[in-house]
Amino acid sequence: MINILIVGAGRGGTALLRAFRDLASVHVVGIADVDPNAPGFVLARSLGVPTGQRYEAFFDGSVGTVQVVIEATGQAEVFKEIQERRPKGTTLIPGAVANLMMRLLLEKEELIRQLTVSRQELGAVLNSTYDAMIAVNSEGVITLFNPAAEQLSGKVAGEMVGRRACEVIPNSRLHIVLETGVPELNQLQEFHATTRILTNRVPMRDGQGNLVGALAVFRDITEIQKMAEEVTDLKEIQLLLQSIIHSTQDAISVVDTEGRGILINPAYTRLTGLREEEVIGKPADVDIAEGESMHLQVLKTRKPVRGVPMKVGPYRKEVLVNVAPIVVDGELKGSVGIVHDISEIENLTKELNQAKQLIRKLEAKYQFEDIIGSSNEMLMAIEQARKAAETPATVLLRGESGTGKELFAHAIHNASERRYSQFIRVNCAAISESLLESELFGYEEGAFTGAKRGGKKGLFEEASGGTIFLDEIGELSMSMQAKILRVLQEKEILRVGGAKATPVNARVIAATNVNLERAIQQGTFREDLYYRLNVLPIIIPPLRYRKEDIPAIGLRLIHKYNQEYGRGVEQISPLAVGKLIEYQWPGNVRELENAIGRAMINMKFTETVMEPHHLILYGHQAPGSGGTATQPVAWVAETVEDADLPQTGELRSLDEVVGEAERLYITRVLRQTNGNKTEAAKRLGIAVRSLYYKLEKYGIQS
Ligand SMILES: Nc1ncnc2c1ncn2[C@@H]1O[C@H](COP(=O)(O)OP(=O)(O)OP(=O)(O)O)[C@@H](O)[C@H]1O
Repeated sequence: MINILIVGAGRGGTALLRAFRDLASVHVVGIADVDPNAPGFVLARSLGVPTGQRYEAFFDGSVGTVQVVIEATGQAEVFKEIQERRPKGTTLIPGAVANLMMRLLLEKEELIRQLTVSRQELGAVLNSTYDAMIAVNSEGVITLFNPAAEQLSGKVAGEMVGRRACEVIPNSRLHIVLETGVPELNQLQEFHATTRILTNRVPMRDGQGNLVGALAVFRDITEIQKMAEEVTDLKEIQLLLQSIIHSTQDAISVVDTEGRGILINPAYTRLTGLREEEVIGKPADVDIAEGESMHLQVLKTRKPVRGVPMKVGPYRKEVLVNVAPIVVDGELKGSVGIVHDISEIENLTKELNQAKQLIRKLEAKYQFEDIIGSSNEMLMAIEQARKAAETPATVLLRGESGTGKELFAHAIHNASERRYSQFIRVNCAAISESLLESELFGYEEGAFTGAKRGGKKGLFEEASGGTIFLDEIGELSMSMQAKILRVLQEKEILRVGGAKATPVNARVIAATNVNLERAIQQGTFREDLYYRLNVLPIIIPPLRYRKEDIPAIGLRLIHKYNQEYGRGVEQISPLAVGKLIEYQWPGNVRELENAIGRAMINMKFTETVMEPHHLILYGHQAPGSGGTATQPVAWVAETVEDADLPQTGELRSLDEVVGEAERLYITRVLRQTNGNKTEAAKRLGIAVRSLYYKLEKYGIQS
């Protein structure tokens, strides 16, 4: 602080006094002038600065030791006088110089003030920032080590400032930045394995570009990274929820605590016809159906409401509504409603039932109208079958292979009360005995290796309420016959591996081409089962006994194949009809079917009338017989030709020769039956199972 005396209270002195008032480094001890009316006196008095008419009065030290005297009168004689009389050690300067000094001082003080403020601000920033900061000067000596740096490094600023960074914190790399002058930006650093640090190191330069130090800023981004990951997770969850809400078929609506709509999904709009602009932000005072909004009820009671049936939307669709309060940390936040459209389910159930019925219908695809025949024998069989359809009794269909037994079974089922339930056909000859048992009666879990978990229903159970068609029943083994008898008697089945009987209500239609009476005599068919089956026997005569049916069946078949093959055959010529009637039809209607089918393939596209040369018949023609045969004709086909046999010179064993003959003959019969094994077995007089065995033995492809 400099003690100043201003001499001269005129304009110059007054201006200095006013300026010095604001300078901290200057103390004005007084102002003196010979003129007591000068304006400086007035200002001095208002500022409390001592005044005097003569300057000498201030040199006695009463108001402080004067160090500098400013001569502000601008009079040379006054300057000279003061120069002579001033005490030793005081400095005398003219007013003009003082003015300049005053300006410089003012500027300096302002700069200092600003610097102080900046320093304080910087200090506050450095102390409060979470970023650790370390600075070094051009010597590499630490000049700044803020509290965050202390926390991160575990070192105290007092011990660090003043020491060389390369010695105490070499991994700060500040000495390297200082050396190279190249900044190192956004460097990732692992710290204590758990902390991730992002570092920026920059060189510091003065106004001239000289390197004056370096600064390192370390930012702990562990938390930020965690938060970023959490935000990413949250975003994913949000997107997931959004897509669930948007894609679900259930209509969703959410309201806030006031009952104002805050969310609906597209299904809601589809179901209710209400769009977002009609719902979002709008009060839910009326519900999508009539009455008070269920959202409001739930907000009032805070209790969920479940499964309320309603009819909503322009189409009055049947829905079930569930509404629940949304409570977060014990606080009610709103309510969410889910509207489940059950009209769809009802429609689907209906469609499913229709489809099921259709499938069942398809399973039993023929009706009585599909049975062609006006012969007395056929009319009688149809009449019996129609009657049988009206009762639940067991039916036994008897007739040679291909006579239409299965056709009759379908027709009976479809004309019976059971027509909307299952029709299941089982070919008793085609399946091995053990498999047949589990197929027919089902099995319990663990009944045998490979048994399904939870067991399996048998066909009798499947057909419960419907019809089970046991084809080729004459081929059953004695033990299976006993089991079938039990079902017919007790109306219950025992699953394989099971101990408890299950009641079944399946109507049995059995079919056979075996002479059961002879089989009983031979001991291969149970008499008691025969009586159980023979409640309503229907005998379907072979085609050769009802040749008058041939033209009508032939035409029906032509019609069928026209549709299948896209042909336009219209009739069978009288000569061709004659050829058909002449033939004995050992394979019955099935063989006729094949013959007509083959003939149509032989016909040109332009031909519309079937002629004899189109018909290729494999079996024997009944010599000379043109009409109806009255006696059953044994239809054993050709014998092995002599030429087929190996020559004796080849010295083959009898077994080999017999085997070869067997192979040839089976192949030929199969060709005649168009690969129909049941029919082939019949012609060969062996069981179908034996035929399968022989086919395998001789490697015959069928
Ligand atoms: N009267 C008929 N009218 C029209 N088509 C018939 C007639 N009889 C049989 N068919 C047809 O002949 C073919 C053989 O009939 P189906 O399979 O019912 O005979 P099947 O006696 O059960 O033979 P198999 O004993 O070999 O099982 C079937 O395509 C059937 O539609």
